[in-house]
Amino acid sequence: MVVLAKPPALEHISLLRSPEPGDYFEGIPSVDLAGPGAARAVVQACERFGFFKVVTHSVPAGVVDRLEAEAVRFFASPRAVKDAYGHASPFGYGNKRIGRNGDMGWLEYLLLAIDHASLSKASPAPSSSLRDAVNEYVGAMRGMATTVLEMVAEGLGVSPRGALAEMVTGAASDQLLRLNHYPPCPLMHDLMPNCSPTGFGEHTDPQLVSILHSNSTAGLQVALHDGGHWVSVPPDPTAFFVIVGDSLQVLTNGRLRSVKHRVVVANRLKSRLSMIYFGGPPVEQRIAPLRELLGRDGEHSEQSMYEEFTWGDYKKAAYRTRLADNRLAPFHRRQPPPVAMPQASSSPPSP
Ligand SMILES: C=C1C[C@]23C[C@@]1(O)CC[C@H]2[C@@]12CC[C@H](O)[C@@](C)(C(=O)O1)[C@H]2[C@@H]3C(=O)O
Ligand SMILES: O=C(O)CCC(=O)C(=O)O
Ligand SMILES: [Fe+2]
Repeated sequence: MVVLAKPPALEHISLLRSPEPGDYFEGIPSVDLAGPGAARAVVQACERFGFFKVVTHSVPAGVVDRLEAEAVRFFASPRAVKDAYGHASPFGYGNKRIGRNGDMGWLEYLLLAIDHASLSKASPAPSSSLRDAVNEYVGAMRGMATTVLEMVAEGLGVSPRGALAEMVTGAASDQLLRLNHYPPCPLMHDLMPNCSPTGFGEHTDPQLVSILHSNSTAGLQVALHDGGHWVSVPPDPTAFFVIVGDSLQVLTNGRLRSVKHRVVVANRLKSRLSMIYFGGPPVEQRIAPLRELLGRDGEHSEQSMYEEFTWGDYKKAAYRTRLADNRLAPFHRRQPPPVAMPQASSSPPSP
């Protein structure tokens, strides 16, 4: 019997079944954010998939291309140069290790903190041109996050329309930008053609929304809410993908659900490059279902499905978990809170 060993560099990285060429899922909703009925389409897509594609947006191609070129340049620099911006704890350059709790993936990345509208001093920028490109890109992503969250509010009948958007764009909001580079792994594909390294293991994003852009190399997969099957997302460098995060799930009392996603490194020759903006609220922000979504439901008032917490509480707990953990589980209410009963009256009921 021949036992095939993984190449040493892959020893701690789990393998996934390589997607077949026909595995692309064609059912991912596309939304034109400027089109008629956009708010309803956004809510429907978020309810059904927790994920959708933004087409015909107003982000200039130059803004995306500039940051992509800066990212390519940075990832092509010598390892010692990149390590000078490491070890992603919490911000900076990271290689294979994701987070602090033992997760590994076949990627390298830059994780950057954003203060209000620009790169934070907590994230050293490898160059001033990368800093400029990040600031320009983040400006465009904040605009798109605002539009998406205003549409979620509008589609759900929440007012003011900016109630959700201001959580991610206010001065104290907690935003991140992540540049991920997944190099190809030809040796692995030669050894085990049906298996591919995990690029980024399955997880949900903790924030309200994430906005993802990638080059034309496939790899992103999402788990369908309906049945949990993993499907491959056809890449589209002209579009953006919106991912519902855990916090938006709680704010909508589970009406919108965060989506599990992961990356598989299946292309034998081409790198995947992705850029993801994460829109999180201020640390002190209370994360609890919006009042309008706890309205009266027939005779019974709808109860929150979650214990109350702040984004700071959630982040602290989340960053102690492994990627694949269900980070919301500890915050699920086990018992509905006591319902205020009408006062018992000693007088007979009136006719
Ligand atoms: C394993 C981890 C990496 C992560 C922090 C965590 O402990 C659990 C959540 C992970 C995640 C997923 C979405 C984003 O990529 C990220 C930056 C985030 O906010 O939560 C990562 C965290 C990370 O890479 O540090
Ligand atoms: O790189 C990708 O395409 C997805 C990465 C991701 O999900 C993340 O960084 O949270
Ligand atoms: Fe993610």
